[in-house]
Amino acid sequence: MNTIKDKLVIFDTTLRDGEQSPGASMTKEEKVRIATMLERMKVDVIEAGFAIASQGDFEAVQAVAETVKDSTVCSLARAMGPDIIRAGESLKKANSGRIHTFIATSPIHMKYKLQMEPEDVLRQAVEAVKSARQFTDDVEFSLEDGSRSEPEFMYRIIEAVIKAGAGTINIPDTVGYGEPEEYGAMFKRVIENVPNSDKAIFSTHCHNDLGLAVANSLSAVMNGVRQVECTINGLGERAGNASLEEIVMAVRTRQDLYPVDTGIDTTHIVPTSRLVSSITGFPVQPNKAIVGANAFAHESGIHQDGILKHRETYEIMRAEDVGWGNNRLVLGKHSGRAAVKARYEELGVTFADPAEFSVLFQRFKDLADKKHEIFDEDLQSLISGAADPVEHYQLTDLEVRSKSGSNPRAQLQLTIDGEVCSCEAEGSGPVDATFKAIESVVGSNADLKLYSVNAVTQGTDSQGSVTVRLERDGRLVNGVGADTDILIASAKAYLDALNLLASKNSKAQGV
Ligand SMILES: CC(=O)SCCNC(=O)CCNC(=O)[C@H](O)C(C)(C)COP(=O)(O)OP(=O)(O)OC[C@H]1O[C@@H](n2cnc3c(N)ncnc32)[C@H](O)[C@@H]1OP(=O)(O)O
Ligand SMILES: CC(C)C(=O)C(=O)O
Ligand SMILES: [Mn+2]
Repeated sequence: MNTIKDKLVIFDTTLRDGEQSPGASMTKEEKVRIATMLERMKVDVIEAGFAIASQGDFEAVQAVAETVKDSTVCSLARAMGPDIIRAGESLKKANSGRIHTFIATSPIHMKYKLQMEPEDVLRQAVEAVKSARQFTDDVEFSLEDGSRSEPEFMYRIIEAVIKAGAGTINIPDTVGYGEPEEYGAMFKRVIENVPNSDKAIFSTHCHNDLGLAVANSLSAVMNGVRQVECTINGLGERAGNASLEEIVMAVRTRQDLYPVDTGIDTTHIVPTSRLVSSITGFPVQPNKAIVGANAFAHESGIHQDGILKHRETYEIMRAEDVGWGNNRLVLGKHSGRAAVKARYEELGVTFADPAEFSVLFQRFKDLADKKHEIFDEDLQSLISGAADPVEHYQLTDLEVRSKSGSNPRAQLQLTIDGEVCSCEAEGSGPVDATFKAIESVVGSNADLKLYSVNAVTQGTDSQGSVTVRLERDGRLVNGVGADTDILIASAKAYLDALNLLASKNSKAQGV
C-alpha cells in the first residue's frame, strides 16, 4: 500500500544558531561554502545569519542570498523595525527570501529580559510581521522560549501573527527544557486551539541542554509540525541544536512510523559535516550518530561476524547512503576469527590448515592486547612470526620545554635493544620541535631514512594524529599515532614505524 506522506521542511540554521556557539563564528566566504553544500543537499531553508548583528553578517547573508538559487535564504530579525529593514535589504537578491522575526513570549523573558507587558509583546509581534511582509511574502514568526510560555497567551499571539501574514509559526524550546511527550502535546493543543492554524506551517526548534533536542523535534513532528529547524553536527548555542543528520535519518529510517518525508539528498551529509567541522574547528566526536568516525565501524568480533554474514544484523542504515565510502571492520582486541580471516583474505592470504590459523589468531590477540588497532602491516608481520616488536623499541622519555623568549625544545629518548638513544631539538612550536627531535634520532641511523612526517591536528596543536613514514633498504612503512597529546602521538607514530621496520627486516632475513 502506498501512503502519501507530508513534506517535512528542513530549515538549517547552522549559519545562524550554529554560529552562535562560542568560538564558531564564520566569515562570509565560509558561510557561502557551507550554504553551497546545504543547497546541494537540498535543504529547503538556509538561515544564513542575523543581518543586523554586524556589517560582516549582513554581507554574509547577502552573499549567500546571491549565491544560492534552489533553497530559500533566510535572515533572523528581532521584532523591531531596524532589524527587519536590515534583514529585508540583505535578502534583496535572493531567488526566494524569508524574514524570520521573533519575540519572547514566556513570563520570565517578558518580565525580566524584555521588561514588557504581554499586550505590548503581542502588538509588537504583529507590527513586526506586517513590516516583514513589505519585503517578502515568506515570513516566519517565532515565539522565543515558547515551551515555557502560557498556552492561552500563545494561542492569541499565534492567531494574530498568522492574520498579520506569517506563513510559518515556530515554537522553540529555546532553553532545552522540554520533554518529548509534553513538547509534542503542546503543538497538538496549539494546532487545535488556534482558529486559523490551518493557514500556517508549524515549526520546531530545539536545544540540547538535556540531550533531548532530536527526541523533542521528532515528537513535534508526530504532533503536526511540518518544519524542523536544525544544524549540521548539532552545532549551536550551549549544548547545541537538534542535529540535521539525526532528524533526517530518523525520518528516513523509520518510514514505518513518521508520516513525513524530507527532500534531503542524504549522500551529502558526511561531506557537509566535515566541512562544518573544519571551518569551525569543532571536532565531531567519534561516537556521534551518522557522522562520527565510528558510526559505521565495528571492532567487536560478534558484530563483525554478523555484519559479514548479513549487514543488517548490526546496521540500520547504509554508510554509503549518508556519504561514507563504506562501513569499516576495525581489527582490535575485541575482534574474532571471522573478521581476522576475512581481512587476511582481502590481503590475499588464505589458510588451508585451521591449526595454522589458530596459532596466528592467538598471536593476533596477544598483539591486540598491547595495541589499540591492528593494521594490515601488523597482520603481515604476524604471518612472518616476527618477535613481538613492541619490546624491541621503547619510548623512555618525551619532554617538551618552552624556554621563555625562545622556541620550544623537545627531548626524545628511546631504548633500542637496551641501548639508550636520545636527542634534543628546537622548533618553531612544540609539534615542530618534536618532529625535529625525531628527525635527529632517525638521522643517527645511517640506514634509516625519514620519508615524511604528517600531523593532522584537530582544533589545537595538542590534539590529533601523526603519520611518520620511514624507509630502510627501499622498504617504506607508515607509523600512525593518535592521541589527545600530539607530542605523544608523534612519538608513538615514530615507534610504530620503527617496530614495523624491525618486523619487516627480520622477515626479510628469514628470522
Ligand atoms: C534565542 C536566540 O537565539 S535569539 C538570537 C540571539 N542572537 C544574538 O543575539 C546574536 C546577534 N546579536 C547582536 O549582535 C546584538 O545582540 C544585537 C545587534 C542584536 C543587539 O545589540 P544591542 O542593541 O547592543 O542590544 P543587546 O544585545 O545588549 O540587548 C538586546 C536588546 O534587544 C531586546 N530584545 C531582545 N529580543 C528582542 C526581540 N525579539 N524583539 C525586540 N527586542 C528584543 C532586549 O530586550 C534588549 O533591549 P534593551 O537594550 O532595550 O534592554
Ligand atoms: C530565534 C529563536 C528561533 C531561537 O533561536 C530560539 O528560540 O532558540
Ligand atoms: Mn535557538
